[in-house]
Amino acid sequence: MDYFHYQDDQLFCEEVALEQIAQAVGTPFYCYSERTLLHHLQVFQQAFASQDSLICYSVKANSNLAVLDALAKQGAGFDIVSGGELERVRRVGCPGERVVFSGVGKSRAEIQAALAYGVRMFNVESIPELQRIQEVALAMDVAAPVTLRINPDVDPKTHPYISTGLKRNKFGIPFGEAVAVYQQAAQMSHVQVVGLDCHIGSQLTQLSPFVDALKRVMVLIQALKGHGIEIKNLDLGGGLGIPYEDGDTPPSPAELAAALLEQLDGMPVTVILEPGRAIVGNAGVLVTRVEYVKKGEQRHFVITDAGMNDLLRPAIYNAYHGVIPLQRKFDREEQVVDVVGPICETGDFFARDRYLSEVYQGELLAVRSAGAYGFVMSSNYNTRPRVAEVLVRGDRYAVVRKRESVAQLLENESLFEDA
Ligand SMILES: Cc1ncc(COP(=O)(O)O)c(C=O)c1O
Ligand SMILES: N[C@@H](CCCC[NH3+])C(=O)O
Repeated sequence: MDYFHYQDDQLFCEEVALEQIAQAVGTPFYCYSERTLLHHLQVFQQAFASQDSLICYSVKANSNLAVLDALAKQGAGFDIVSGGELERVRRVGCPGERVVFSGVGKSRAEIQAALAYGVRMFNVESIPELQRIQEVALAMDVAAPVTLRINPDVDPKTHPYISTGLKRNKFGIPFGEAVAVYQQAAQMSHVQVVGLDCHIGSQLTQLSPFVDALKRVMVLIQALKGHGIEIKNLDLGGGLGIPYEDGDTPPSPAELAAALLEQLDGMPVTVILEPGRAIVGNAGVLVTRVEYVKKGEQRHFVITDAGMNDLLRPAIYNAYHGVIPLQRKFDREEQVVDVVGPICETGDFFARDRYLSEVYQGELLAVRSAGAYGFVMSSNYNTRPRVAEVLVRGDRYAVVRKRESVAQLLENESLFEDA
């Protein structure tokens, strides 16, 4: 469910016409609906309300401070993966007990900063990481709360680039080694085992992989109990998919909760979820202007002022994103077109072989479902400044990240000079 809709054939975000924002802000820009993302958070929170639970929004999906601030104010916790993301959650004042720290490559400095912040737990992915956490905690004379991220070897049935819970993936501790690693952790002087973590991939569109993974880790939890190791926090990761195309019907948060809670059957643990995409994905669009319409020999190209540097997902995952006009016109014919950007790469496209009602130079389009892994994955490729981000709240909007300038982009570069 989102709050983008047509009113008098004009595309609105909540109560603001996107065209109005485009005129004031210029294109391209990302536009997020606060009402949508808060609604999605609330749906998650309510779905898991019958169990002691905490929804830790996965910051990597969209880390804009205004987005985080809105979610934090509604009680979200956060799943972070870097010192930079820790700084973001600090800026929005989220207490440490609502922050979990994931990721396979935590540096010493990041571990130190997270311990100083008092994060709820480190989701640990390897023995060397566990040893490093022990060393840093010892030096700081604090106890580091840890969970082990278990790789359950379950096929999440998603794009291979975003599957994380298979044996061949770099993530997590192999299921068969888990008890031994837990025993090792339990003996460390400055490590405190507080739970278990499992995240198997992103854009999951079926419930069964979630349930299969949970079944496996529940067996492990029982085994650990036998060794005197108690699991208080059970972090089941993120990964719930969203509809990108009409007709996509991924499970809802309520269905996910029902399936997981049924399995758990009242097990006395705090359940943590780390949804990213399901909160923000359909809360955002990328608005872009048509620079040219080019009739090639075989195809018609609609060339936009946004490119793959602004939204990478089609280029790297061949991901589908809907493309719709800001002004709907019913007298136009449908055409098969490629919607492409200005970058010098053939992979620079938003849509291929897509039926779109005819568009003309200067008109505005919205690339849908761009709220997650959109701006955060953008780059300056082709020396293109990163675009603005706008947040809509009811009948108001604010630019919550300014468009970069070329001057800003070049600020940190210099010619070779002897130090
Ligand atoms: C550990 C972890 N947690 C949470 C997420 C968020 O995933 P999603 O945006 O699919 O909910 C990811 C990304 O896949 C992740 O790697
Ligand atoms: N970046 C990916 C998802 C990766 C999830 C992060 N672990 C996407 O756009 O779909």
